[in-house]
Amino acid sequence: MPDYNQLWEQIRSAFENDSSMSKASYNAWVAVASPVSLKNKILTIKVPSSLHKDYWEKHLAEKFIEYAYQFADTDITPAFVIKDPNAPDPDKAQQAAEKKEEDDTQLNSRYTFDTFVTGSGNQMAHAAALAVSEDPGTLYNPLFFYGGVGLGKTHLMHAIGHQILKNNPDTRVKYVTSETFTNDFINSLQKNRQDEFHSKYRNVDLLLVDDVQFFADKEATQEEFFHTFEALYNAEKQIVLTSDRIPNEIPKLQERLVSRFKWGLSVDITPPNLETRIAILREKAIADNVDIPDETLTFIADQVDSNIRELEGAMARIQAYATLQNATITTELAGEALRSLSFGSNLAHVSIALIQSKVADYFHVTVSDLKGKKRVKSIVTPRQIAMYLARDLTDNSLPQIGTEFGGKDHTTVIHAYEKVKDDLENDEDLQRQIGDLKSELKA
Ligand SMILES: Nc1ncnc2c1ncn2[C@@H]1O[C@H](COP(=O)(O)OP(=O)(O)OP(=O)(O)O)[C@@H](O)[C@H]1O
Repeated sequence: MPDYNQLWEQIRSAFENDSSMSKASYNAWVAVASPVSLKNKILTIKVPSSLHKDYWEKHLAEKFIEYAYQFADTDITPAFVIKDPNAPDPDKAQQAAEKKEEDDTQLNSRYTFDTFVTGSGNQMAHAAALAVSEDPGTLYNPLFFYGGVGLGKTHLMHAIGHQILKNNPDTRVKYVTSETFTNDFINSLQKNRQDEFHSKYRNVDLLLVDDVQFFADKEATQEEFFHTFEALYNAEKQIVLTSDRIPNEIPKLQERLVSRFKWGLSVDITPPNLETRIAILREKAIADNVDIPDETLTFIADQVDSNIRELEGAMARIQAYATLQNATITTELAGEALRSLSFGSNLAHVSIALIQSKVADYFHVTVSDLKGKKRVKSIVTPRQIAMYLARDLTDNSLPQIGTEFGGKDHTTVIHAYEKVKDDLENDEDLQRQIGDLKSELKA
């Protein structure tokens, strides 16, 4: 196996000599990439932006694998990491300190209260997070954040960790996703190291567990988490949890965990309104040190109303586009960038209204039927399918979907989603119908 620099050099030069790739394209995508490491047959490549990462994954990865096979004589998988071109170069001491913090606690140094923009959708969650940071372990324990994807649950959870560490640097903070907790637990069983596992999770002052909905169905992990929870709670250690839904709606979550999750405070985060989205973009422009007119920020915030991760993605794309074009950012350029650089799925722009109209046509019912209350099967099934698609293809929260379906409760939406998802396993007619509808929605 060649070393990673050598292998990359061969691949890079193959791209350079590839007649199907223009010089401009080579310069834009390949020349700006550099190798980082080669481990377990994964060649990690550093690229300047998420735009580059998307492009590599969608358009160049296949060729990369072909070339790599020619030179290394084995399958090599590419992995892309983004180097932040605007990141300030902190001095070494600070870098080392941040690194240590991230190593020990797994906290992302960007996710602090300072960088968190508040608006009506997250005000309560923000206030609760601040309160817990000032008085951990007693006030709201556990603190439970729930809400749709990319709305800042993880960010707030990390902010609590940073703040508590700032107030008391000796605090032992641990952040994990529920998946990491599960994997750690399984490993400890396999290696007969349960004591080590217990001391890792029970000797902390603040435990942050992200995305606990993934505990659904995992009985043994739930059992273990229950004991971790009890140990920490009884010792008045703060626990913060996040999930995409409220505890009662996490399928197959033990009743005693559901009730414990509700002991403290549960707060939801809902999607940001236009003003908050603009404020978030403005903060980001300041942090990245780029000059963007207010009118352009409003334009971007208007285009992306789903979630904050998407909003940040759009902004990164526009910045990368401006860099590639060597142009300043204007509304016109932002519009171009969002149009020509939308590599994402073409389902990204699907709205609930569009889904309702396509589903109504497909099943020969009306949109009012879908939004209404009639319980006949010929309407109930299309209604549930439309709710399923709304949950699957859009970033709207459950309550929002409920509202769009004539003011239904979000539990009705969850029920519809779960039912269609279960039926899809075996029902071929349903699989075909959903397939047809998705292709229509893509068109
Ligand atoms: N209010 C906010 N102000 C500034 N940035 C925000 C805010 N909310 C979210 N973000 C940013 O949006 C991105 C997504 O947020 P985060 O990862 O916290 O979402 P999440 O709710 O945990 O999503 P998931 O359910 O996918 O885990 C992050 O980069 C975060 O910093």
